[in-house]
Amino acid sequence: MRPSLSGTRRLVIKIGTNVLAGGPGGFRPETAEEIVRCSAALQQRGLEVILVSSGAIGLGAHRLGRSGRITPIADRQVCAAVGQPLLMNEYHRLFQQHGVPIAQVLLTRELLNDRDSFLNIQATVHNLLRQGIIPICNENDSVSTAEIGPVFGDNDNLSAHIASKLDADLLVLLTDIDSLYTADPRNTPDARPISLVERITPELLQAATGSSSELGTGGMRTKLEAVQIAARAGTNVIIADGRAPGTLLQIIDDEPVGTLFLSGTRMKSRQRWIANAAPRGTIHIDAGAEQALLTGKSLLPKGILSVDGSFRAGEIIRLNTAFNAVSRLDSNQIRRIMGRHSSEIPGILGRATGDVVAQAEDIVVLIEQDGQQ
Ligand SMILES: Nc1ncnc2c1ncn2[C@@H]1O[C@H](COP(=O)(O)OP(=O)(O)O)[C@@H](O)[C@H]1O
Ligand SMILES: N[C@@H](CCC(=O)OP(=O)(O)O)C(=O)O
Repeated sequence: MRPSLSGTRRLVIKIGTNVLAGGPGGFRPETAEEIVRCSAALQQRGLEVILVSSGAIGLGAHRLGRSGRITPIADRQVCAAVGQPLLMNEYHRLFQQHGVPIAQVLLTRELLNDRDSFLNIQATVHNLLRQGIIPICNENDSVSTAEIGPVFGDNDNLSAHIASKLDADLLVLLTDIDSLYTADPRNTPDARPISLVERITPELLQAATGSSSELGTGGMRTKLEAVQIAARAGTNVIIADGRAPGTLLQIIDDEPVGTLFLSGTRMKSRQRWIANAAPRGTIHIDAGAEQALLTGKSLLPKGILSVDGSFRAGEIIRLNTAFNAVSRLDSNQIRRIMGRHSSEIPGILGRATGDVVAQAEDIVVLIEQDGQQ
């Protein structure tokens, strides 16, 4: 029995490349029109709607007369830069028919990771929503390369970070298949659809393979990664068919479409940010320290075995593989005091610094004790 989603107040809708691409002009206007109609209807019902739309690379490729899979990063960036205004133009035209204003929000992983720029993005999105404007997000593909800075590379991940950090109740991943199956039905004809997932198991992860299409990125694999990110922060996720008419309204009306993934306990906004930020370094801690953190204690230097990477005070670090935390000290300071008893710290770093490396409220558990993420 699936729980009701009728209480959803804020939802993030991710529209995959395969939903929009193809068709004459490299775009399916009738599919986009239907998604826009449903999004406008949901907004009319009082929900706050944020879109994350792929499709820029596909549209740009079509405009430039390119065909087949486009893999070199430089080519993808050219196609994205050409296609992004075309994509927004389509949305502008379609939403205008419903009298709904839209806004373009281009993001990178780095922007969402940095606390200050994240708070600015959050304020802008909240202001847009308050004024009845639907934000349409995409990765800023033409600036974000692995060489320049951390990238998402797929909008499944980006949408999960947006949903979790912007406190959405629900993330809908619209794709070209009606649900998650026990195996990719394109290669396994007897694969069965899955209606409800309460926990991502290793078997499910194995069932989810990459994309089989020319333009799609990541397939079900990145969608399950997205589920893990969103669910960890308390956001439910649905994978559903973006090409079937009325899907978005059916979801909110509790019709059993797609696969519903239930989330864990809801985290506070700051904890969501800590949980989902990319860590700048790793601190290896001993078993006693790990146990202490699991019972809600702060991290003290005594339990630290080693430090990898170079980071500043206030940046996000990983503790073993199980926790993300905000470090109170920089990596060099921690290397000087690791393994020492708290009473020795004032003599090394000075009295004002204190002996806490990470405060209990700034430590977030990523992996539950049975090893499931
Ligand atoms: N277990 C699975 N269940 C359903 N689809 C799967 C599974 N494993 C892989 N896939 C593939 O994932 C594809 C959807 O992902 P993708 O092509 O990246 O779409 P999008 O562009 O919407 O993100 C499906 O068309 C399907 O071929
Ligand atoms: N940012 C790219 C989308 C890449 C992507 O995530 O595609 P997909 O996972 O297939 O929706 C674009 O606009 O084409």
